[in-house]
Amino acid sequence: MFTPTQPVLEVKELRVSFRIQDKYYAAVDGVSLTVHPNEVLALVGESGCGKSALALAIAGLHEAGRTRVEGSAMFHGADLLTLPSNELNAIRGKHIGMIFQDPLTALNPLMTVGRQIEESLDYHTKLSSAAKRQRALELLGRVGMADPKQAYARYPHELSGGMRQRVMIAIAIACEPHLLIADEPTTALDVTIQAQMMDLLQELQQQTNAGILFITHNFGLVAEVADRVAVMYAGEIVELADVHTLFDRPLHPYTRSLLQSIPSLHTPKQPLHVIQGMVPPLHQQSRTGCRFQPRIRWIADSEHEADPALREVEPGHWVRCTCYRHFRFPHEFAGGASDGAADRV
Ligand SMILES: Nc1ncnc2c1ncn2[C@@H]1O[C@H](COP(=O)(O)OP(=O)(O)OP(=O)(O)O)[C@@H](O)[C@H]1O
Repeated sequence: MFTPTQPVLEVKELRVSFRIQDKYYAAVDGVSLTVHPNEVLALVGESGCGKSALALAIAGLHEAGRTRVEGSAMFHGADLLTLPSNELNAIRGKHIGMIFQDPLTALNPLMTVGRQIEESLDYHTKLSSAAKRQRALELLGRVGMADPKQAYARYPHELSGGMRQRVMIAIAIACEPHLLIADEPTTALDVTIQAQMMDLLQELQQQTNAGILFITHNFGLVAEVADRVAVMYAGEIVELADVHTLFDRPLHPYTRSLLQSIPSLHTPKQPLHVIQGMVPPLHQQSRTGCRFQPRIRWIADSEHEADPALREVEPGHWVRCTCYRHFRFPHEFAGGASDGAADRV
């Protein structure tokens, strides 16, 4: 079933719309992306840009009735968006592991964490009871629980947020999945543990050749673990490139602003030239033209495309809308001095 050269996940024209009063609004609006075996694709963007809506759609976890999911998400020949729930359940948890932001809602409050890890093994493996217990203890050790036996017998509410997050990671990797969807997997953890967890995910990746869709706000982690980066704004991907290109030659104004918002140790006390504003609420988002236009009003309207497409401007480097060619931060105009960034293309 699994061929290493094929993408492990191929999402095409994914649209996720939520019903607000009587209308549907797309939080993910025509996103296409692929994740290859042994690859970490990072998905970044401000709060509200649609990252979690995308992850939940791929995992088939949206509430039916209030959410409409269109497009396709191929996982080794099967479209996850149309699979019957019994087939999806058989894949999810075994071949697809998921780690979400909020472990309390993902874990069962009435079951010890050891049993919860065993339950995922129950469903997806034929291990004996003793072997499952052994595997659960081993996983609790691998995710950094100081006393796996003690942790095994705890209920989720008896653990700290960081420990619950580690339990969720243990469940996600229990069956050595081929695809891991990790939505802010380390946000609740302190910095040292974050690094340990990322090491653990990378170790798992080396063992199993898994592809990882890694959703995060943390550009430090992106630089450390990602192979490619997709930048999302208002439901669309606005830039996609390998991690080195994205950090060295960001093109889209939004990407440049996100990268500018990381304080640098090398140039302390410099003002951070970030673009003001935020992702508008769904019902206020413009569905035509460049969605970033309202936040860069100083760029002439004529510099934007009427119907911006994501275009490959150099091999493997994709950008949406021509406005990036004309973009400068206001301070670059004001002083007459440009760092050249806007002239790169
Ligand atoms: N169940 C829902 N019903 C209505 N609107 C929703 C629902 N879930 C998310 N939204 C809206 O969809 C948009 C995208 O939300 P989403 O949670 O995917 O963003 P995000 O990029 O993951 O943000 P964060 O980084 O804060 O998790 C937001 O405007 C959000 O308010």
